[in-house]
Amino acid sequence: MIGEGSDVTTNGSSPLEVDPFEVDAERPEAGHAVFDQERAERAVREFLLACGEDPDRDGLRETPARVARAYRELFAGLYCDPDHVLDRTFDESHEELVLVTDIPIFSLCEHHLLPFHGVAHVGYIPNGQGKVTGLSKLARLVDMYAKRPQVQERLTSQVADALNRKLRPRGVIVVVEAEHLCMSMRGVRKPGSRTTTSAVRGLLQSSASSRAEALELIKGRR
Ligand SMILES: Nc1nc2c(ncn2[C@@H]2O[C@H](COP(=O)(O)OP(=O)(O)OP(=O)(O)O)[C@@H](O)[C@H]2O)c(=O)[nH]1
Ligand SMILES: [Zn+2]
Repeated sequence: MIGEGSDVTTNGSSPLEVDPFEVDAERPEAGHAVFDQERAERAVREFLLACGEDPDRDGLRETPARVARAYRELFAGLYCDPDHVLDRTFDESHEELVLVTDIPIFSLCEHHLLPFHGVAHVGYIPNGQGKVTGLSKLARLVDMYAKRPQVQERLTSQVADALNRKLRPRGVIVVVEAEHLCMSMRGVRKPGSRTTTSAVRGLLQSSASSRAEALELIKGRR
């Protein structure tokens, strides 16, 4: 049995989009990165030229501005403090597993800036001292770490470490399953291959039976 008593499993829903400006306004002291729209536009225009394209032709005229806006959104996690998402906790004396599965993720691999996408499963065992977070915050946390230039291993452990740091839970488990388009549409060209990464902390690391039970719930979720 994971934690004390029976398991509690909650199925995940789509994560909400991060609004970097909303977070910025709340935490101007956080000192995180700022997106330079004009510089990004110039860089995209230069890149199109380097690729042998004509950025002034009709179809491409608006593209640098569009691409810059798109990447501002795709990298929204750079412009906010993910820990902030876990600031609000509920006074709930639950001491059993809380597991949100199938949180959709879209990230960009930092090697090729091509997408990797799939699902994340995030679980934790609260410490029973009022440190329970809202379920949507788990999905928001994943989103904030996904919306950066990433590698899948780091995304996985960053989510686990943030939960561990902020909630001081008895245990944490994060599993990410994703397809990397840099392996599908170019390079080794293996569409459909999926990479699974996991990060476990606390009881879910030290107790093989607790970990096995959490993994079983993730595996048999449908
Ligand atoms: N460990 C890890 N590797 C990744 C991730 N995303 C992409 N990669 C890998 O990063 C590696 C970069 O390898 P390099 O040899 O430097 O680059 P490359 O010549 O473009 O490599 P190929 O993709 O094999 O053509 C590739 O093996 C990718 O599959 C990730 O999230 N984690
Ligand atoms: Zn890549």
